Amino acid sequence: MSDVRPYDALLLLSFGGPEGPDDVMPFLENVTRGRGIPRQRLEEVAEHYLHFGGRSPINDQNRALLAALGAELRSRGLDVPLVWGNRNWAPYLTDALREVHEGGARRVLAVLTSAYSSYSSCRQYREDLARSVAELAAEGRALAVDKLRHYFNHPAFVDTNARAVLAALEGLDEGVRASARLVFVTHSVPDAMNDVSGPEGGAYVRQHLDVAAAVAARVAESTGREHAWDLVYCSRSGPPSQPWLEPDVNDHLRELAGQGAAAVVLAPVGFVSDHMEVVFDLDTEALETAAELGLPCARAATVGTDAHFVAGLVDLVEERAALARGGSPAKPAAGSLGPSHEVCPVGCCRNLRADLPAATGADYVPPTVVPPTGQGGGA
Ligand SMILES: CC1=C(CCC(=O)O)c2cc3nc(cc4[nH]c(cc5[nH]c(cc1n2)c(C)c5CCC(=O)O)c(CCC(=O)O)c4C)C(CCC(=O)O)=C3C
Ligand SMILES: [Fe+2]
Repeated sequence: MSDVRPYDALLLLSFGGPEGPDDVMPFLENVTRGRGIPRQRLEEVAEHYLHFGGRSPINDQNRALLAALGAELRSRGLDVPLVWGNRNWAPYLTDALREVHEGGARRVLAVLTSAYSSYSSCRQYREDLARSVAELAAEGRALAVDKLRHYFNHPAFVDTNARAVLAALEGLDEGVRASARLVFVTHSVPDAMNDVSGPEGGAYVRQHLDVAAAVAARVAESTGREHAWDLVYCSRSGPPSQPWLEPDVNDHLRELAGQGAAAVVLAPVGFVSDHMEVVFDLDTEALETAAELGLPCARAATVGTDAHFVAGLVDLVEERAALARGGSPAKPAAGSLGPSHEVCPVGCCRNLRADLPAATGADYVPPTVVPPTGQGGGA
């Protein structure tokens, strides 16, 4: 029987993106406040957005995911309220949480549009959750928030990515298909951020390597052929003096072409939908690099609103709810790392700039809720 108790609302928590040219600079300022991103990089990234009319694809992707999640929930007889809130652009997280609180919710389960550990992909969302919960507490609204475990190695995420790679291989000419290389791509982060990611450090890269290996193994099972693969990075930012994860996808394509590679599938396993990084850094820039090199290249789809992936997210919601009720549900995991934690251990994905409260952590202390004015006997 389907059940999400004790949760009385679900939150789709995402990054946010601009919806038109006038939004671009204010959005970039929201994202980069206090982060020391060089002005030149910001202007460059603004150009990427303006190239697409100042509109990021991410919000429409989230609207579609919200609809797909809602349909899957209803098909299981779950009529729990579902809201969407972002860290960096409207609809904002605090407003989304206030909305479900007004509807009567007191215990919310968050589904992040980010599958991996790291400060940028996990703890920063947890800090924002803690800040929003504190803002609402100051308004007299009590809300408790939990999150799903990291789903990078959930079988539905891995299988959906594997099917996408198989479909991309089908799109290559038969003559080069069998020897095509798989190039798994994710967002670069500073080396220092990877070094402190997860409870023991290095989780960001380790998790991606695990997914890449698991996807490559499923592809090999299906085609009967081993395809050589690598994990590479896109969207490097920060000052040039700061080391970030490498190689860059464009450099890697040049390297492969130099080695005489026949063809490539680009598999953006680091992204859950076609973000700006995918439509610009991969579909625009990397595909152009490949074309210049004469290297046949097909981009695999992101999981997006794939029905199997969406069902997997709802399975994870039911799993998390069962745990919260004190049960011991099965926790399926592909790859070799095993299922990840749902309550982040102390120091997990440490913030290297400041020590801020982060929700859904073992050391998180919920804020005191201010009694609403006009109540409490006029004290
Ligand atoms: C790991 C990771 C994810 C994946 C996890 C997740 O999905 O959250 C992610 C997602 C995203 N990043 C995005 C956009 C941006 N990220 C930036 C900057 C940065 N990202 C970083 C890391 C990540 N970012 C880092 C270490 C920085 C440097 C500044 C800092 O330390 O924070 C900048 C500033 C300009 C620049 O520096 O490039 C922008 C505009 C969008 C929206 C895209 C759209 O509009 O479709 C999404 C989904
Ligand atoms: Fe980013």
